[in-house]
Amino acid sequence: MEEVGKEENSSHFPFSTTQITNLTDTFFLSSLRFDCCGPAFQSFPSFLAETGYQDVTDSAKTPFQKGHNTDLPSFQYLAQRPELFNALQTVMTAIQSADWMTGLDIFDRSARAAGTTTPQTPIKPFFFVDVGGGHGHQCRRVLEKYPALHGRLVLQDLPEAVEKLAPMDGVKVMAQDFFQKQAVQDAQFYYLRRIMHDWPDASCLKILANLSAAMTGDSRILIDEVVLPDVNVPWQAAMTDVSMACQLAGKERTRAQWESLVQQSGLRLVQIHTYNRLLYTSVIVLEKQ
Ligand SMILES: C[S@@+](CC[C@H](N)C(=O)[O-])C[C@H]1O[C@@H](n2cnc3c(N)ncnc32)[C@H](O)[C@@H]1O
Repeated sequence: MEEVGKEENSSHFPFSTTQITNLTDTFFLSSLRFDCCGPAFQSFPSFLAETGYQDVTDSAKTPFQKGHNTDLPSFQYLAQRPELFNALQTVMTAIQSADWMTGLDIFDRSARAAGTTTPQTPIKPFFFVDVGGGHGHQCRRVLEKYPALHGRLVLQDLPEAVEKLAPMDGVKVMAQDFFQKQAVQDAQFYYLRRIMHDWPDASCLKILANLSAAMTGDSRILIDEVVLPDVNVPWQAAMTDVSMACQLAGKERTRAQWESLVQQSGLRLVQIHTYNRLLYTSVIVLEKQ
């Protein structure tokens, strides 16, 4: 496995508020923090006491369910509450970033090559599928950098996230549950940003299995997340780790935890491209064995 990390900068952390610069986004961030995350955090101490201070590993049994008095897994609960779900999507859109593409040669080379084909004569039917891509902000960033990919991108998310979106020029928008069979077969890249840290390992393996079944030999999965060292993690990552456990039974993963997860998935780890060495934000590239 090759390790690449060319970019070193101190730009934002995924869940920092440094990109929340206007009042509308501030309102949505507050709503997300107070109305969505707040009840879960308030229940966290009693939840831990009741469960014997164990790791939170079941998406349907977290402080979120206790705080919101529901049996529904968090995303199902949010999807039924447009004001909270919209707050989540608005905050995710506000903290979009194109940093991950910088120095990722495997993506750059393929994007340039795909840009020389047409939708009628493609190398692959679709170049880039943003799996769980929210309102499409990352697809927009890819198109900004590679305009020739117009028409070759797909945005997928839950129906509640995408069905009322305005059409996106150059991007096919579709409802897709990533726990179900993947509708787009044989794409060049399946991109997952801040998806895996929302889920415990067993759920991540199901997501990867569905993508693996859709891939051919030169398809790749790109996981855009933090890849932490065993010690001395940035405080932001530690806070996100606690937050993911509390809301979703998710977690931030160390390099060893990613390697173990990928090994269990049956996929091959091709490369870890660390694009921010202070925050450990990285793209993990996977292919079929
Ligand atoms: C933390 S957000 C990340 C959004 C986006 N990838 C980003 O980085 O900004 C998680 C996303 O996963 C979506 N999601 C949750 N469960 C899903 C499922 N079963 N199938 C597809 N998308 C799902 C949510 O609607 C949300 O847009």
